[in-house]
Amino acid sequence: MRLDVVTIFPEYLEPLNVSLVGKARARGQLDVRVHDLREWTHDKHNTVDDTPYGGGPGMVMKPEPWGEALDAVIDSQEGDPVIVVPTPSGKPFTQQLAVELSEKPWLVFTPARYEGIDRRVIEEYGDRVDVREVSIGDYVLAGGEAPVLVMVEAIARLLPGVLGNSASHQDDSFAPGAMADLLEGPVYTKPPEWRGRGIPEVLLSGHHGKIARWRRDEAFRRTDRNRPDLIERADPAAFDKKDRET
Ligand SMILES: Oc1ccccc1-c1ccno1
Repeated sequence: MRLDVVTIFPEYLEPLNVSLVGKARARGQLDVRVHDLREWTHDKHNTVDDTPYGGGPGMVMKPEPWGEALDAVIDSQEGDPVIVVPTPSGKPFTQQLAVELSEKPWLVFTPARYEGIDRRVIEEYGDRVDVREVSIGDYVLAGGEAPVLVMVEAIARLLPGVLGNSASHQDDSFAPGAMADLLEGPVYTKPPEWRGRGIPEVLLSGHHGKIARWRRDEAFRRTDRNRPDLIERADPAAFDKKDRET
C-alpha cells in the first residue's frame, strides 16, 4: 500500500517513522510519502489560507495550493487513490472503515488546519476519484494531522504480515464478525500474583471452552458497562460460533 499525506506540518507525521508503521515501512509493506503543502505556494510568505467568504471567524485553506499539490501527487502514479479528508463533519472512522481502506492500494490524506479546506477542492477531486470525509470522533482539534496518525495506525495494522504471527486482529474490539459490536474483556499476564491480586481461576484451568465462555461473558459485561449503545447489536450466538471455529 502507498500512503501520501499532504500537510503544512510534515514534522507532525514523524511518528509514522516509528513502531508498527515504521517497521512496516522498513519492510517495504508500506510506502509512506509526506509532502509539505507550502511547496506548492508561490508568494514570499508561502500563504495557504485566507479569510472566509461570507465573513465569520478563522481562516479557510486556499484551493490553489491544494489543487497543485494533489495534481502533483496523484499524477505521479498509475491508478486512482482514495482521498481521505479528516474533518469533524465527516463520516465516523470505524473498524469497518479501517478494514475497507486497508484493502485499497493507495490512500492520500489531506489534513487541514484552520476552518478547513475551500469546498471546491473536495468537489474538484470528488469528480475524479473516491473522496471520503472522515471524523475520528465528536470533538474538535486544531488540525487533521492527529486524525491521520490514528487512521494510518488502525489501517496499517490490518495489512497482511504487519502484525506478528502471535498477534491477530480477528479478536479486536469492533473487528468484523463476532467482535463487531463487543469490547474486548480484561487481559492478564505473569506474575500470577501482584500486590496481593491474583488471576481469575478459569484462566489457569487450561479448559479452553470455559476460558472462551469467560472471555465472552467479560466482553459482554464490559460492553454493557461502557458502551450500552453497542450491546443491543451484540450477538452471543455469533460469539459462540466463533469459539467453535477457533
Ligand atoms: O477537529 C478536526 C480539525 C481538523 C481536521 C479534523 C478534525 C477532526 C476532529 C475529529 N475528527 O477529525
